Amino acid sequence: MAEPVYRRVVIKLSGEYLAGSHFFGIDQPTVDRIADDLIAAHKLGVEVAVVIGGGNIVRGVEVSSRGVSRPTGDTMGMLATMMNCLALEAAIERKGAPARTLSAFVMPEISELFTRSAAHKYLAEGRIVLLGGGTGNPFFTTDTTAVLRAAEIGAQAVLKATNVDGVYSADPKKDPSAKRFDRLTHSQAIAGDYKVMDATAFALARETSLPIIVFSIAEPGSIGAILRGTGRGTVVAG
Ligand SMILES: Nc1ncnc2c1ncn2[C@@H]1O[C@H](COP(=O)(O)OP(=O)(O)OP(=O)(O)O)[C@@H](O)[C@H]1O
Ligand SMILES: O=c1ccn([C@@H]2O[C@H](COP(=O)(O)O)[C@@H](O)[C@H]2O)c(=O)[nH]1
Repeated sequence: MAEPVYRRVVIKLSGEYLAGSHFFGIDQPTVDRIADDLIAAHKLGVEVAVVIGGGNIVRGVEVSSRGVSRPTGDTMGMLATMMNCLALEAAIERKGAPARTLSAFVMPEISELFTRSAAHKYLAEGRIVLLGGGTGNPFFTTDTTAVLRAAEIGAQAVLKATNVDGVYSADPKKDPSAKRFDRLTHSQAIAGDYKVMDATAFALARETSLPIIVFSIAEPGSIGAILRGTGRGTVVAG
């Protein structure tokens, strides 16, 4: 079996995907399956930190269109990511692998605060580290959080595990003629305004020279395949 290409990564998991076939919420069989994939990826000898989206529960921009202020809606979205972290942490630990959630917010009864030193410590102990609460600031996304945390903890790549198998010339769910890219530079991703990730995330990745790999989480084992360099996805780098 091929050796992993990276030693430390941040995996950005789609929140929306956690809802499984439902429109909303946390689908336990889906969480369990993703926990299996993360544990298998970790067993390759890769240090794994995970940032989870909140799209299965709350997106700030959607809440704010119904009368809540945008910062409040975004705070609700960030708290949604904490719920996803706790669900995934429980699933990973139930399967016998050690995990630890760190939060961008002070919430001592629930989780330790994210600091670089805490993240380094738990990764070095061999835990899968779940990073909840986004950046802790409104007007950002968990894609940007993933790149930020990757830069902070010295990860070598951001793996965006989502519901499409790469970056396309247009949203493939809306335009069946959209073409998939194998590779893009950060600048091309920003110029193309491809909505699979926000421009802030791509810009920070360019600034910090971090590769981003966009791939589909639907196939069991896809995280491991990307880590071994054999998976299908779009590499956004250099
Ligand atoms: N050019 C594009 N290439 C690929 N996917 C695109 C593109 N434009 C829009 N998309 C859409 O982007 C979605 C993935 O990005 P999005 O940020 O919504 O997902 P996520 O990170 O999985 O969500 P969450 O916020 O729940 O974590 C896909 O469902 C796809 O339909
Ligand atoms: O740094 C952050 C990260 C996230 N948010 C809010 O959370 C939701 C859910 O995150 P997704 O990336 O969309 O899955 C997002 O819509 C924001 O409202 C934030 O404010 N700051």
